[in-house]
Amino acid sequence: MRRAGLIKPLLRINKNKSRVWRENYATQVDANFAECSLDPKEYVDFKRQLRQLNLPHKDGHTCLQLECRLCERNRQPAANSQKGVDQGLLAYVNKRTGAVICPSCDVKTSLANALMAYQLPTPVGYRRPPQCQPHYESRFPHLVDVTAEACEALGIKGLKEDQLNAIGAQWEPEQQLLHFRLRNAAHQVVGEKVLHVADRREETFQGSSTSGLLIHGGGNKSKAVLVSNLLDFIVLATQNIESHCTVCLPYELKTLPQECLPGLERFKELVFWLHYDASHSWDAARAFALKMDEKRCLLIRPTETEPAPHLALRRRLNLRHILSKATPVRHKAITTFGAMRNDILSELQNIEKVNGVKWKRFPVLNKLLKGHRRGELTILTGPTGSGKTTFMSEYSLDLAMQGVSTLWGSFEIRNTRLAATLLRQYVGYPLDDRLQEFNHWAGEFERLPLYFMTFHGQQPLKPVLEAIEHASYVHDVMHVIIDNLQFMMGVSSHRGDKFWEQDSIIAAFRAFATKHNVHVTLVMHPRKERQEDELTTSSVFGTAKATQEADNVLIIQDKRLTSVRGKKYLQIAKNRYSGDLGIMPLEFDKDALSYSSQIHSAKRKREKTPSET
Ligand SMILES: Nc1ncnc2c1ncn2[C@@H]1O[C@H](COP(=O)(O)OP(=O)(O)OP(=O)(O)O)[C@@H](O)[C@H]1O
Ligand code: FES
Repeated sequence: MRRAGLIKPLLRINKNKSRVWRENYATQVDANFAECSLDPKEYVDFKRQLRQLNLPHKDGHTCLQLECRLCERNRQPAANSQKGVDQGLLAYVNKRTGAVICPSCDVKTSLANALMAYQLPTPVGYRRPPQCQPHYESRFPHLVDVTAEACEALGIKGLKEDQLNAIGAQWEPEQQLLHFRLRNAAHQVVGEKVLHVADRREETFQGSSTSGLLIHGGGNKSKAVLVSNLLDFIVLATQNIESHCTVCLPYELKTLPQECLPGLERFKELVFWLHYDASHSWDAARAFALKMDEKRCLLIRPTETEPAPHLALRRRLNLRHILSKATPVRHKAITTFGAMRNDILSELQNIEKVNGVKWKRFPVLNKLLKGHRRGELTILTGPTGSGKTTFMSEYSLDLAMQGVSTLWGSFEIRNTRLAATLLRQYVGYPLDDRLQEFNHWAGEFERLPLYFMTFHGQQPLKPVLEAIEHASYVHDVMHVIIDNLQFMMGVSSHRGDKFWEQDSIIAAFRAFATKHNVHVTLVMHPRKERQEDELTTSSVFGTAKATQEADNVLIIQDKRLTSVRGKKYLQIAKNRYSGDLGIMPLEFDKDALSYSSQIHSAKRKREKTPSET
C-alpha cells in the first residue's frame, strides 16, 4: 500500500532566517514533489529495477548512489553505465526520505518519479527535466582577493592573506566581509557563506535544492573534520592537516538539510569539532551524527583543554593533538568509566549549556527545571479548560523564539486557532482591531522555527509517529507537542483495555524521545476527581506508567474553582533531571494570553510611564 506523503501533514510556516532558498535561479524541483518519507516497497522495487538494468549502484552511508538517468545527459546503454559513475554524474537517493537528488543538474524529485526515469522504455507521461547545470549568481559582485588589511582585521594570530586565498576566501571591501563559496556533491557552486569581520556574524545564502557545503582538502581524503562556523574553518583549513579535509556546516548547529548529505558520502570518518555557543545546540552533534550515520562519526568533546579550533589556537593548544583524541559518538553496549570520562568532564565544564535552553518568560521554570533539554518526556495535565493549551503554546513559543525548532500536533483545536494564539502571545495584544499591523507581525512570526501537523481529531499512533520521525530528520525538530494524548486513544486496531492502550502509546513516545533525541511534551487530561482535591502525579489519567515514564510532570492547579481567593498555578510534580519540585504562579493576562510574570511587569511598567510621544 502506498503511504501518503508524510510531509503533507506538516505545514511549514517558517523559513530559517539565514537560509535563502531558490532565490537566484529556478531550481528544478518536480512540481508534484511533496517531501515524502520513504515507502519501503517503492525502495525495494527501485533497487530491483536497478539490478534488472544492470546499473551499478552503491549503498552509501546515508544515500544510495547511482548513475543519474533523470535527464538525457547521462543516458548511455547499460554496458557503458560505469562511465557515468566515473564522470561523477551521480544521483543520490536519501535512504530515509526517498528524495532523489541530482547535484549535476540540480534536480530534486521523488522516488516514484525516478522509478519511471529508470524504466526502459520510458513510460509515457514521464517528463525529463531539461539538462542544465546549476548556476548560482553571487549577491556580492565586487569580490577581490583577500588583502593584508582584511587578514589583519580578522585578528587570527600568524594568519597570512595567502593562506586565506589558498582556501578559497575572497574579500568584499565595501561590506567588510570574507566570502566563501558553497558547493554541492558535484562540485557546483550552489551558494555562499560570509563572515562579517566587524561583529563575526555569519550569513548563508543558497539558491539550490541540493544545498552546498564548504570543503577544503583533496578529493582523495576519506576523513573529514566538521566545524560549525567560518572562524573554526579558517583556523583548521589553514593548518593543512594531511589526513583530514575540513568541512564547514552551512547553518552552524541550527539545521542540517538532507540535501547536504550527498556531499559527505565519500568520507568514511567524520570528526565533529563543534563550537557550542547557543545553549540549544549542546546536543546537536548527536542529532547530526544520527543523520550522517553514527557509525562513522567521532566527536571531540568540548573541554577546557579541547575547545573548538579557533579557541584552541588562541590558547596555543596543539590542534593535531586534540584531533587525535576524538572518540566515537556512540558508546559500545558495555563501556567503562574511562571511556565516559571525557564526556563527564565536558558536561561538568559546560553545565549551563547541558542544563538546556532557558525560558525568557518563565524564570521560575529555569530555577526548578534548569532548562529545556532534548531527549526528555514531559507530561502536562490540569482540569478541563484550565489553560493547558494556552500555557503550552506560550511555553513552546518562548523556546521557539530562541531557536528550538518545534512541531505542534494539535488534534483538539485547529491549527489556525492555535497559530492565532501563538501570534497573539508573540505580539502581546490582539490584532483584530489593528489589522494594519498584521503583515508586519506575521512577517516576523513566520521566521520562527514552528511546524504544525495537519492531523485533526482522533488519530492512530503510527502515522503520527511517522510524521514526527520525518520532521525530526528533515527539519531537525527538537521539541514535539501532542495536544492531547486522548485523541490517539480508541483508534488502534487493538481492542483491549484503555489503560493498556495508553501505556503503550506513552511507551512509544518515551522510546521515540530517547532514540531521536527529541523532547516530547504530552498534554493529558487528568482522571475525574473531586474538584476540591488537588491534582497529584497519580491524578494523571491512566496507570502509574505515564508518570513513571515521564521525566517531568507539570500540573496546572486551579484553586479558583474551589476557593474565592484561590489562584492558579503550575506545579512541578516530578523533575528527574534535578529533582527540584515547586510551584509557579500563573497570573493570566487576557490581552496577551500570557501567564508570564515578565510580560505582566513589562506591561505594568509601560502603563506607569506612558510614552513621551
Ligand atoms: N487563567 C485564566 N483566566 C481566564 N481565562 C483563561 C485562563 N487560562 C486560560 N483561559 C482561557 O480559557 C480557554 C480555555 O483554555 P485552554 O484551551 O488553554 O484550556 P485547556 O486546559 O487546554 O482545555 P481542555 O481541557 O479543553 O483541553 C481559552 O479561551 C483561554 O484563553
Ligand atoms: S544529470 Fe541528473 S538530471 Fe541531469
